[in-house]
Amino acid sequence: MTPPVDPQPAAPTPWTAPQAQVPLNATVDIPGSKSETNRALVLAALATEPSVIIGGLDARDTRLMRDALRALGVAITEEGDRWRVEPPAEFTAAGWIDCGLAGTVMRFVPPLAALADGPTEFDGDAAARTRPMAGLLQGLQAAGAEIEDGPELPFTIHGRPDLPGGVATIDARASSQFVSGLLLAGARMVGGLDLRHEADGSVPSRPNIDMTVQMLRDRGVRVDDSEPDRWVVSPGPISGGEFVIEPDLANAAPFLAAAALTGGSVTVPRWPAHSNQPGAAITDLLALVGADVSQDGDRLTVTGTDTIQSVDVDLHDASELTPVIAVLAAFGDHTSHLHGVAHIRGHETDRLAALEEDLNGVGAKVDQTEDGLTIHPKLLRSNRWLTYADHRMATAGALLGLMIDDIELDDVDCVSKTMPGFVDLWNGMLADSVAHEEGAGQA
Ligand SMILES: O=C(O)C1=C[C@@H](OP(=O)(O)O)[C@@H](O)[C@H](O)C1
Ligand SMILES: C=C(OP(=O)(O)O)C(=O)O
Repeated sequence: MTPPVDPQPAAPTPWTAPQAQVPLNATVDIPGSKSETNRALVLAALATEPSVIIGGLDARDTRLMRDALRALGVAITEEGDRWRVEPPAEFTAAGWIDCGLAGTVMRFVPPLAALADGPTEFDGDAAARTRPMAGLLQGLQAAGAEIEDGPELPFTIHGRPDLPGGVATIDARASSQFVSGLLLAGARMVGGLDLRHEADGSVPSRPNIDMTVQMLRDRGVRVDDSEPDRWVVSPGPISGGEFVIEPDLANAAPFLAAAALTGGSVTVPRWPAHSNQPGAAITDLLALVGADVSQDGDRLTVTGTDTIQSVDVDLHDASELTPVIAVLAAFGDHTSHLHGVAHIRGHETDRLAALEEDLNGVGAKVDQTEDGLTIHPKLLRSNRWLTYADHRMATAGALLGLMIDDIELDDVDCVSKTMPGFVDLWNGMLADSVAHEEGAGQA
């Protein structure tokens, strides 16, 4: 089947990040988690009965996921923030699936296509074609799928509803999503899946794998993860039900970091008591830079002090937070070292190169190391901030712009990947802070 011709990319939307005129004082309601939403959709598609997903994230990555699942025969009806998902008895081969730049689509949907009777071709944005896929395809082949082309996008999966499964040994150093994608579909394979990671180095973003395992167990699937680097999923039915999605804690990070940076205070409601989102680590990281972090029921508040302390941190498990932490480090009192994140060279863009380039452009002195960044804070100045189609580069640029005049992002629209309402939320946070200051002045 011929893929639809990719439309001309829309003209980039430049955006000058607003400076904070007063210390921040605001409450920001953060939309649902991308990682949980796309797992909930995939599991609902694999289930034996309908599901309702409440509070799912409505953004490009989750729209691409919904479109992909519909192409495989899943019925999804959206009524406000309640999405009803009706799984088909068997997936239909989809013809062609657009992954955009979404790691969760390119790594979680091919295992579903491997259960369909026929071929499905996968492709995505130009930048998606450089993202690593080999570990996932290695696992699917071991489970019995036939794959044409690859090892990056584009490739075609020739599926079969009686996919054998069994033992699959992969190298998942490049992305935890290889493990998650295979585990999500494992219970639907005839023999289940005995997945092993074998390589000279560890799997990044472990909390995301814990999230996968927990969400499978919540739906009645047996998963044994008692041995390191081995996950055994028993074959069996996946149940449906009603599932509520947590706010996206990685997307909360720039808002909370804004409080730390401006010496203000930002509250995020609905903060989960326990979460497998790697973004949950933002509270410990902000405490490390010297901010005060407190929780009142489910309301999490970060209050900044007058310095940002330098850090020496391993972000292997929470690499999504690297751009925000790198920007904070550029304001630190000494040199900071971020490490454990070699794999983020394969994220939406090469994030180590992008952060080095952009932060040096505003006057910091930043060097890439083999697995991270060394950041020497300097007096910063205005400059263009290139986003490289990466939502986290955009939100990190906005954070920097709170403190430096005239930081112009070349294209802010890339936030639509996981937070299309970002600019409104950011401006709202600033406007509420000004209103609070004026109210305090009059009292
Ligand atoms: O499974 C997931 O939902 C994710 C896993 C992580 O990917 P990597 O393991 O490739 O870092 C994370 O960075 C990404 O934003 C979301
Ligand atoms: C790495 C990320 O995304 P993806 O799900 O596309 O891998 C991210 O959101 O930081």
